[in-house]
Amino acid sequence: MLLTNHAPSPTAQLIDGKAFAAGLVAEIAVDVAAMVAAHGIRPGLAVVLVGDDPASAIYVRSKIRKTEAAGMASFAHRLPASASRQDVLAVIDALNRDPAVHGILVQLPLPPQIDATTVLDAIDPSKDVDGFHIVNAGKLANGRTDGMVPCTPLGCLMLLKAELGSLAGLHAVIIGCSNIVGKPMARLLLREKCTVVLTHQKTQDVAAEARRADIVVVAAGRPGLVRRDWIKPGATVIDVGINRIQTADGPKIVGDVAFDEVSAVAGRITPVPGGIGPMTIACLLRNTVEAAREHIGRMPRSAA
Ligand SMILES: Nc1nc2c(c(=O)[nH]1)N[C@@H](CN(C=O)c1ccc(C(=O)N[C@@H](CCC(=O)O)C(=O)O)cc1)CN2
Repeated sequence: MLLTNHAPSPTAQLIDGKAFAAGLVAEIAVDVAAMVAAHGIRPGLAVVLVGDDPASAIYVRSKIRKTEAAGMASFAHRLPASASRQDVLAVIDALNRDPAVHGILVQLPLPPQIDATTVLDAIDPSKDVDGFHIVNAGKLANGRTDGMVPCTPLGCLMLLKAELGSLAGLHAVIIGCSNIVGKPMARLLLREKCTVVLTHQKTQDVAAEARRADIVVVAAGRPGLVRRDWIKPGATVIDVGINRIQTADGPKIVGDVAFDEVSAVAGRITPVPGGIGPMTIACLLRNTVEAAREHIGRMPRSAA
């Protein structure tokens, strides 16, 4: 069940990412069981966590739990916040060589003394289930479909296609141009033949850009940034933001979209929590199964 009438909003239908992700994970578990039965190979995901960022620790625990629940193998590597770049590179080198590991993920952000680009580019691109390696980013930028695609934008795209069908010809505005979400999202929507506007901190009038959009994807890291008057009536709004704020009722997680007012004008909207977050982890499992499938494809016929 993907669409739910959402009581507080007179118009917008809620896009239930949590339910969609649960369905995806159930399908992945079936694929995993089939792979084990046919080839004796269990997809394996290695997660590398450096330091003690509390949110990262929660996400890593959730990734490990869901990986194992889908019948896959998980390998956790935890390094102290004082770890050096060489320490992290040594772990990645070992994981690159380990045949039981089909996917490697380095949880971001890394501590300030470690350059993320160097670390991400040390991962074997065929095991880069986050899709952040420059080879995979380059493939996506060139419209190639044979690379790994970053999990959050992939999750957004899956929901958009499930909701809207063909996206061809639609006007899409992306707010925030990070390497993790904004840029790969723009490339994926371009591949779907959307007209894409990618906004950033120096964009002169982001609200005016957003008002033209059939699809608005927001990944700015600013709670409540997108207001009712930014949205064309009936537009689809995808909120990627995850912000922890304090309210009179205690701590709360909110997105980058002022949900109550925007859902009164949008046609469809993702909630936070329960929207894109769960899709990120489901797509990580999906990418790991795909990496294992590719690995089987490269094995000599007698072994596969
Ligand atoms: N190596 C990576 N690092 C980071 C990524 C990533 O894709 N790869 N993305 C984010 C964090 N992230 C996954 O790592 C992530 C964030 C949020 C959720 C999620 O399910 N959120 C829930 C709410 C969770 C809560 O209560 O705290 C939701 O939205 O419903 C999943 C994954 C940065 N780092």
